[in-house]
Amino acid sequence: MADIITVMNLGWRYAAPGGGGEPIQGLRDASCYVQQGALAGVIGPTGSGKSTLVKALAGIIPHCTNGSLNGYVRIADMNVKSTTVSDLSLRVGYVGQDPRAQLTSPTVAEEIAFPLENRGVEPDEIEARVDDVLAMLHIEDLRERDTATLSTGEMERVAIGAAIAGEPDVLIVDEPASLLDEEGYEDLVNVIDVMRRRTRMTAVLVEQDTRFLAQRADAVFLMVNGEIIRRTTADIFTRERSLLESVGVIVSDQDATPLVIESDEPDAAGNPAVVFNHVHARYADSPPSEAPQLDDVAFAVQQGDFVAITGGNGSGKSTLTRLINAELRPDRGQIVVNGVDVASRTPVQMAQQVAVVDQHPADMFCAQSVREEIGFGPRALGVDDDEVARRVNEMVRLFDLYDVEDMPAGALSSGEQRAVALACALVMHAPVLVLDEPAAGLDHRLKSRLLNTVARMNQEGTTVIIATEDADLIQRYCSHAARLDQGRLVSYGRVRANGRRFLAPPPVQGVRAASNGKGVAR
Ligand SMILES: Nc1ncnc2c1ncn2[C@@H]1O[C@H](COP(=O)(O)OP(=O)(O)OP(=O)(O)O)[C@@H](O)[C@H]1O
Ligand SMILES: Nc1ncnc2c1ncn2[C@@H]1O[C@H](COP(=O)(O)OP(=O)(O)OP(=O)(O)O)[C@@H](O)[C@H]1O
Repeated sequence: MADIITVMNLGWRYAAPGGGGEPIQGLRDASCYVQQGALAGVIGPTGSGKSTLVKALAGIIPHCTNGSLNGYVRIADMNVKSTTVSDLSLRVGYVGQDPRAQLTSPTVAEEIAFPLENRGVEPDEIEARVDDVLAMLHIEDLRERDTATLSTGEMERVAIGAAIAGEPDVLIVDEPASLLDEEGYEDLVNVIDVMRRRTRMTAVLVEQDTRFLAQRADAVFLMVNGEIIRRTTADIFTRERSLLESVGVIVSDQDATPLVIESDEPDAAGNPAVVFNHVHARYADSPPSEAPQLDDVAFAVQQGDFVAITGGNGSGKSTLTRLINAELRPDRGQIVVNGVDVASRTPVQMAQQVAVVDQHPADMFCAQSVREEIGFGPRALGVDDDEVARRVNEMVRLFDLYDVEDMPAGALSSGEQRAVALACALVMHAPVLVLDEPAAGLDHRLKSRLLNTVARMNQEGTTVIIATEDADLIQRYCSHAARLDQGRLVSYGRVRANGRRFLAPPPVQGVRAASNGKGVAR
């Protein structure tokens, strides 16, 4: 079968951020081929060049990014460098790691119709194809929604819908598993199967979670440090497991054990850190005819608990986390943090009590370098310079940010940006830590470092609330879980540990020892 993608001796250097300093190597001498109709996977640790490679396939590199290119990429008969982005977009459907950046139309239906209009498809056929795409991705109910007001997973589904609507020759999706819930991922897999049968579409997926690629990929490219170090098949997941683990790629061949949440009697004598008291929330632009985004949510997180907020895409997880630091106000009910009614506080006032990392870390960056970014919060709270420097050093070591500590955080890979955002929260030493999908897009090594550190802080007394759909993570680390479904709390209680135990690292010298006594460490 003919190759549809040819990458030949491709090198890419990002222009130095801000115009000064050395350019940053994104790719070195990368070569690979993908046959028409194949499913190819790109894997590798955080910052290894995966996104850079697929951006070069979609033409974002070199057309929309500053830097210098060697070698070439061909898609079918087109040389990417000499083809315009708009011509490429007719043949290549691309979904990057931040779907928000891609959605430009006012409504979901218009977003999906746009590539069809570009191809000059007749209006009646556009209607039918939009309906088909919405049905394949099970997002018919989002049809008339404003694209800017969707949850992150909903945005990802719409971006995938827009990418496939025009029946591209090649579909590229960068880390879908980090944003889609299980059903959403199944829908994506199904769409890829249908399109491969219908039009012999080729699919390229960048993934940290390799479960699907291990079962189905025809070609696998392993990247390390900007190079493709293996061009192989799904055999790599059995034959070269130790190599993959040594570079930080998760090799998981079993499905996660289903999460069991045991119903708990409310602890009347407990010492609550965060109380959700019959909370209702509705976004200002949500029509009154629709159900509220949070509907009578009531539970209490005790001090020292490690709580997961779980549920599918759009169930209200991020909305709930945004209430804790007053970023969002409930329209009814009350949130109490360490005895203080959040209604009486601003987000800035809440910063001493609660450190929050949301799903879009890049939004919060404002400093010139990673070091300044991490030190910004403690400095604003009046922590002295020596202590700020000590804490920043600890975070740089923890997340292995030595190579990028002097770069602006905005110029890092998505996983590196997430690591910086998490460092900015951990460095605050707040009594309550709230993390929205913290491990999404981190490689195996960074994910376990992060979670082991958070578990250690939890043993030292920090209350942790983490929005995630990762059942394995919840069973390993969390003491309790709250499950949301369409804005309603459907269960809250202890997590059954399924016999797995988290091995806690020894407490850091001079820091208060474990005090919650709840057996959170599993
Ligand atoms: N600004 C907004 N205006 C109107 N509706 C919104 C807004 N933001 C979110 N929603 C809706 O609120 C609901 C809950 O969204 P939320 O982001 O809390 O879900 P989530 O569980 O975090 O989802 P995901 O897993 O996709 O991140 C969704 O139906 C979403 O479409
Ligand atoms: N816009 C940019 N400007 C400068 N350097 C960049 C830019 N984007 C990425 N880089 C650098 O290029 C390297 C590769 O980044 P890339 O985003 O391709 O990695 P990745 O493997 O996709 O990582 P992740 O899993 O974290 O998404 C990283 O070291 C990163 O810091």
